[in-house]
Amino acid sequence: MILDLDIGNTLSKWRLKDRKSSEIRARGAMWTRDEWRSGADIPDLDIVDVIRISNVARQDVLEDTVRLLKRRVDDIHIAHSSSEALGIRNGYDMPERLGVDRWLGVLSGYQLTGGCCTVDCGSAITMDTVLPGGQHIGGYIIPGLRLMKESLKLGTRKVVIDPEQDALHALSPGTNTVDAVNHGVFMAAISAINRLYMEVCDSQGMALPLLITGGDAAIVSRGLRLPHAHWPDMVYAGLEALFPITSAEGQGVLAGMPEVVKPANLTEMRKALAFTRML
Ligand SMILES: Nc1ncnc2c1ncn2[C@@H]1O[C@H](COP(=O)(O)OP(=O)(O)O)[C@@H](O)[C@H]1O
Ligand SMILES: CC(C)(COP(=O)(O)O)[C@@H](O)C(=O)NCCC(=O)O
Ligand SMILES: [K+]
Repeated sequence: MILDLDIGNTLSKWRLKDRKSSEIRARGAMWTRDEWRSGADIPDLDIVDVIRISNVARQDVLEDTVRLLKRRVDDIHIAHSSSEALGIRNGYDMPERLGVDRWLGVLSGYQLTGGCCTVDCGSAITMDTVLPGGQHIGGYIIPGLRLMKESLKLGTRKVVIDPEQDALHALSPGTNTVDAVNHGVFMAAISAINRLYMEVCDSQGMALPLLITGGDAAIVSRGLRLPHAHWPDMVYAGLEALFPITSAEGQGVLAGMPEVVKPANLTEMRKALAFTRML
């Protein structure tokens, strides 16, 4: 069994993948700050023979995790951002500084689309762009939904934006503190993604497919009016592309690949931008 680990600033996500059938056998998550202890939502290491890791938490979190895993499993692959991989050139001035979750998203996004914008809605919301031909041009980082709410210190931290709520309702003016904060933060995230995406398409002169992932992707997806595809396993897919193990992975078939969604029309996007720039 393959253990894939995606250690984010908030949550450490894991999944077990069958080497032979390529099926995902189990999934779980724990708070990144928490210690691994039996009884918690951790994988059964006795059935694991190879591990792939993406980490954006502190270096000592990774070191502790690897030390623990090494007791049971020898074969551990840790992903790093590099100046070039799989035909993609990293656009950062210092390529190794690009968050590896962003890099992995770019690698898998490019495999799927041949050029796209990737958005990861986690602790931070990040957007990256890779052009047809493989040039990554850099991206944007803004606070995620949770961080935006926490920064207000209005005691709404634990009140989640209801994922079942009608997205249009979640954009309406709030008539109490919780709704005012939740709807405001939601609107801020959606508007920023819309704007950044359209600006990038405008400046590059092409409508790029838009892919979205991360813990808050489902709710953000419901509010985004732009055509896009939701790919929950996008970071894991980057691990598959970088360290292929199963025969399917070797052939470029990545877990949970969504249908590519045709992007919005560039002329229409330019009209929308022209309108907002007039204001
Ligand atoms: N079951 C859950 N537990 C905790 N957070 C969740 C859960 N489902 C969605 N979320 C949201 O997802 C965010 C974490 O997303 P994630 O992509 O895992 O972040 P990171 O990679 O930064 O750790 C949380 O801040 C929260 O808003
Ligand atoms: C921007 C991030 C904090 C996002 O992490 P996440 O929200 O997924 O936990 C992470 O990709 C990171 O630490 N990046 C390093 C800085 C950079 O990418 O420029
Ligand atoms: K993120």
